[in-house]
Amino acid sequence: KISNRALYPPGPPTFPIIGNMLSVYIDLKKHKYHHKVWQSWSRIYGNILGLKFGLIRIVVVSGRELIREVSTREVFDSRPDGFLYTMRSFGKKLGIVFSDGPVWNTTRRVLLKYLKHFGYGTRSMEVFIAEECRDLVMLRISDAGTPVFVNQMFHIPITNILWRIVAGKRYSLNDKRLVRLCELVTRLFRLSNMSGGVLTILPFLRHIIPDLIGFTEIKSVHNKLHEFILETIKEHRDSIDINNPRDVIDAFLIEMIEHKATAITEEELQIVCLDMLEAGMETVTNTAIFMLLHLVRNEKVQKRLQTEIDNVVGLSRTPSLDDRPNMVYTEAVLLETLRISSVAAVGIPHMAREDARLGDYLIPKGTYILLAIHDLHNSNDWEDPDIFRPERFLKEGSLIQDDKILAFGLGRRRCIGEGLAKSELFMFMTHLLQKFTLKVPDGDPMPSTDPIDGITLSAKPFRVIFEPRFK
Ligand code: HEM
Repeated sequence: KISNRALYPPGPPTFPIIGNMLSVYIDLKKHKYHHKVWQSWSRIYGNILGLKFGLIRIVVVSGRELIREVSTREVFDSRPDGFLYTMRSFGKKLGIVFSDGPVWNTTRRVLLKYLKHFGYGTRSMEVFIAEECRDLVMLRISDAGTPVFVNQMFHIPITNILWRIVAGKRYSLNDKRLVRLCELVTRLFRLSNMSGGVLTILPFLRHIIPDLIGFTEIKSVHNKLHEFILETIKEHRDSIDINNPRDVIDAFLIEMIEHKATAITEEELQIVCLDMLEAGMETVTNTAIFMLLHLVRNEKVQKRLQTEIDNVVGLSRTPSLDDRPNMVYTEAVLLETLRISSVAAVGIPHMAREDARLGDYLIPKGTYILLAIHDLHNSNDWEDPDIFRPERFLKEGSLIQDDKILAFGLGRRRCIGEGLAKSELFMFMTHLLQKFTLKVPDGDPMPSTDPIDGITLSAKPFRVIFEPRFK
């Protein structure tokens, strides 16, 4: 039982109805990013920061121990039911990322089972990744020596890898429809942030100023994504052979046919597919782009990475996942990118399913909880936190398995894509750096490490020249 004396955590002064909204608006001008605003307030009010926005309560938790505690206590493993989170799933909590309770539990377990059955985490996954690396290297060979905007370059390869397992399909690197869909997901991620934004705090405003608060555009992006997914599911229905499931969608459809009462519904399947597209694409591509950005800014790091590739892999073959244990420097570059450019800056919000105590405070049922992951990775506990230095993860030639990096979360809600994401990042970087040296075009500014705010952080547009290392 929670003591009556436990209070909601402290935070900046609130105004009637809008709570802290005005303070966010003002401080965003100064700090530019939502996670920086939370960080500046946490320094004042403490590691358990209590905010209010109308009826919505948001608590921001900082520091490794508290992040670990929230991530591992069952009472905090629900997801918010605010408007922004549920408008993508017909106003309900469906799928994995934004569902909870028994629906989430079963769907997560069954999805993981099917993903594995169709190659997730196995050798066939590596074959899929290697094929995408090969195509991407070919594309860069075709435009080698000329400046290219890189920000979209991993979209289709990364989508293809997961989509082959989920929907048995891959698209060419210049498939117009998929290029457009990926752009839409990027746009969607920039239209809001993990605290849910105005649409969650004052959802009725969508009836009054729908364009101004982003509702019209967010809705239209969702509609297009749903259209694509529905079409894909229909194609599967039309050609299914229940004795020979081809991919995850087939497996779910067969379960629906055979166990109608207990299987997930078609709406749920739609959201599972949407979860895979959204969670699996933007996070990895943004991290990959930041990795390119840091390599192009840090010539010495790039050189050292190429030397490791040359020594371990050589030129006669392409890199494979078996090389990973022997390539500690590459692993350190990856960890340093996940640290310094933590794209999931505040994770995915959790929600208290009951009143609960955290530290000295009361976290009322229904409170959203953001985890200050970016802050954890860039605080002064690190030596020179603003400097990109992979060596910080190495000691006497070995990798320090640092549990200070919590980029993928912890506990029952932990990211299901960590293994895949790391394999993809390793493979794309080693395949590219084996063949090319990355340079900033003459006359272009050095790309900025300042991100663009959003659901995940992304890099500002920049160009790179892929210069062939060997003629
Ligand atoms: C660099 C890449 C990635 C990062 C940084 C990342 C980060 C995260 C984080 C922080 C969470 C929330 C954990 C929590 O709620 O405490 C999460 C959840 C999730 N991620 Fe990832 N992720 C990445 C790649 C992927 C990929 C490739 C997939 C596709 C399979 C994926 C699928 C998911 C799903 C489905 C969830 C929700 C899990 C749940 O709520 O039970 N992620 N991810």
